[in-house]
Amino acid sequence: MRSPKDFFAPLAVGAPTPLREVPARPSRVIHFFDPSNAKMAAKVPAMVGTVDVLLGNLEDAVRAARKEAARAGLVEIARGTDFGEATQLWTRINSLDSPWALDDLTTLVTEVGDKLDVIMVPKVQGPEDIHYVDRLLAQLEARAGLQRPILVHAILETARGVANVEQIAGASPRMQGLSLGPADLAADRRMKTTRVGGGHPGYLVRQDPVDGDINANRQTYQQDLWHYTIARMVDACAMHGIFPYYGPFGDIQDVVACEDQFRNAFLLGCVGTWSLHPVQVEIAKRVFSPSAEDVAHARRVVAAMGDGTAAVMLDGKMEDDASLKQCLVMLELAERLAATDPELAQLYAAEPGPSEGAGA
Ligand SMILES: CC(=O)SCCNC(=O)CCNC(=O)[C@H](O)C(C)(C)COP(=O)(O)OP(=O)(O)OC[C@H]1O[C@@H](n2cnc3c(N)ncnc32)[C@H](O)[C@@H]1OP(=O)(O)O
Ligand SMILES: CC(=O)C(=O)O
Ligand SMILES: [Mg+2]
Repeated sequence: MRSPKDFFAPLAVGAPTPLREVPARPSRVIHFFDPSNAKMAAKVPAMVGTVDVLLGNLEDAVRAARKEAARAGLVEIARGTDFGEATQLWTRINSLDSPWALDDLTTLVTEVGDKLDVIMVPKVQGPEDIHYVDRLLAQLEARAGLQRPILVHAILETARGVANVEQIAGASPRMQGLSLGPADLAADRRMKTTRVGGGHPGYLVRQDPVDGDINANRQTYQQDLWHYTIARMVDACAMHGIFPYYGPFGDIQDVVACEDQFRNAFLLGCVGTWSLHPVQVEIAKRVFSPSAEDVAHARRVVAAMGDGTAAVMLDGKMEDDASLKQCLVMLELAERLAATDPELAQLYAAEPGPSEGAGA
């Protein structure tokens, strides 16, 4: 086991020094594209500035015969695109046990490592997977002469990964965040679903019988299949100062349920999600940005709380140190997003109206 004193030491001579704090850059929407798909790749330059993260996907959803083409396509896009300040470039490499992962890492870091912010590693089982990537990245960064470390994001998509989530989150100073991988996770757990994320009409609770009649019309309430895993992931991330994300919502046409799933994740503490199709981009950005009402309410609580101690009444509700802290989380996020999103800056700059804040 590494001594805690060595945790922030570079893992290869000449590699950049690991960061002490993960940069809190906006990442409400991680937009997936297949760099081997000419039509999708052609759309990437125009998406710069419209999404927080553009992610060149090399893993699942890219045909085995197109893996090399996807890797080469990503190198070309990275070299030829100016991503500016508002959009990051990430990639999802192939899984560590695949024939492609080593070449994915070697090629991308040595050829376009200066353009890559985060490498997403799928099917992470435990901290040992992160340790492997950590050392290899340090060696490759040193070879490429990189000045800043590339961060690592793990997908939680195996039962063992979920069982080890706290150790994964804390395995390296490179750890940027975790995403839920509901499709592979469902298969690995042998869940009896056939979907990519979202709910299931069979997973429900039913109202008790009225007057003992079990056949009477009884209300049912669909439950969230992913609540347990997302909550564990959020706690592990908060504990280690990294960021939690929802993941894919595969029913592209059902934008309503997609928004619900994203909002559940936002309310539970996630900072963003994935978009698989352009139609999901606006939903993700909207859901993972605090509303004007939430911001106005948070400002009223801050103003009412004075030095931040004691209890006050606002609109019939008790506010104290703990509700103030929640409001500060909301305001910090709003400020951070407004710094790179002019529309949000304008929205949040507006004075709160007379009714705002009452029900936020
Ligand atoms: C479980 C997991 O691992 S999830 C992560 C892996 N999966 C992915 O990354 C999937 C990424 N998305 C996709 O492959 C596609 O969006 C699909 C297959 C879901 C749907 O594709 P299509 O049937 O072509 O969608 P549709 O016809 O609505 O596309 C409309 C336009 O948007 C483009 N488009 C679709 N998805 C994307 C995308 N992710 N990025 C950029 N453009 C896209 C299409 O090329 C098409 O362009 P055109 O108007 O010039 O013809
Ligand atoms: C996200 C992902 O890879 C999955 O759901 O399997
Ligand atoms: Mg997967």
